[in-house]
Amino acid sequence: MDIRVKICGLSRPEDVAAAADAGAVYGGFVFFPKSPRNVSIDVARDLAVAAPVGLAKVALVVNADDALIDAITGAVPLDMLQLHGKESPERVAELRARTGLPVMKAVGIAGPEDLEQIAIYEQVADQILIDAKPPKGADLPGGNGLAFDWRLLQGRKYWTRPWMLAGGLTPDNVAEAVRLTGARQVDVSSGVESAPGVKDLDRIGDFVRAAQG
Ligand SMILES: O=C(O)c1ccccc1N[C@@H]1O[C@H](COP(=O)(O)O)[C@@H](O)[C@H]1O
Repeated sequence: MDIRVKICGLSRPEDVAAAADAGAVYGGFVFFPKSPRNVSIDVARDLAVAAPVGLAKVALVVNADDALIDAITGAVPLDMLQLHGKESPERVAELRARTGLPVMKAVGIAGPEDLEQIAIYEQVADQILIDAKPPKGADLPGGNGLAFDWRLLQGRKYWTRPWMLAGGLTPDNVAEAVRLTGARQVDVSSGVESAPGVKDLDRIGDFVRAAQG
């Protein structure tokens, strides 16, 4: 099946190579100091410059201010911005205009009421990332290895933008997640790691194969 995969939290050249070799379409760099996957702008630039054509480079930021956005986009060749904080629809539109990059807005899901946010952010974002809502008080708004009830997406109304499924996906459950939700794009971070922030190159390959059936 033609499922597009994003591997997030790449921090070493071998991570980028493993993602690209496995057939991932997107590679994510995390710019969030609290994350075990946080990379400096210098590291991200080197990884992005060396990334093979065909791997779209995504910068993940959380409630970033203009100075950080400008510093990242000025140094790192990017294909997309992933906004994973509490950015308002106005801020999403502003960053899209400011950077000239396509923007993917993360929406956290815990129950059916959260799905309403998707229609709101679809007005301003190029893609929607549908992730599990983090537990109260969590340090990270994503990358927690937590899944939501995928059946919530089964009764969905028509959405106009491309969307990506995330949250607690692993090589073992991604095929079932795709089957239940009808997702055509999936994103993983902690599910392909041997320890927080350390990508497991074999699991990256396992994940892409499992996602694509
Ligand atoms: O990966 C992180 O460290 C991270 C930090 C802050 C916000 C989002 C983060 N990751 C994104 O979260 C989801 C789900 O991750 P997981 O597979 O459950 O670990 C994914 O979209 C990552 O891009």
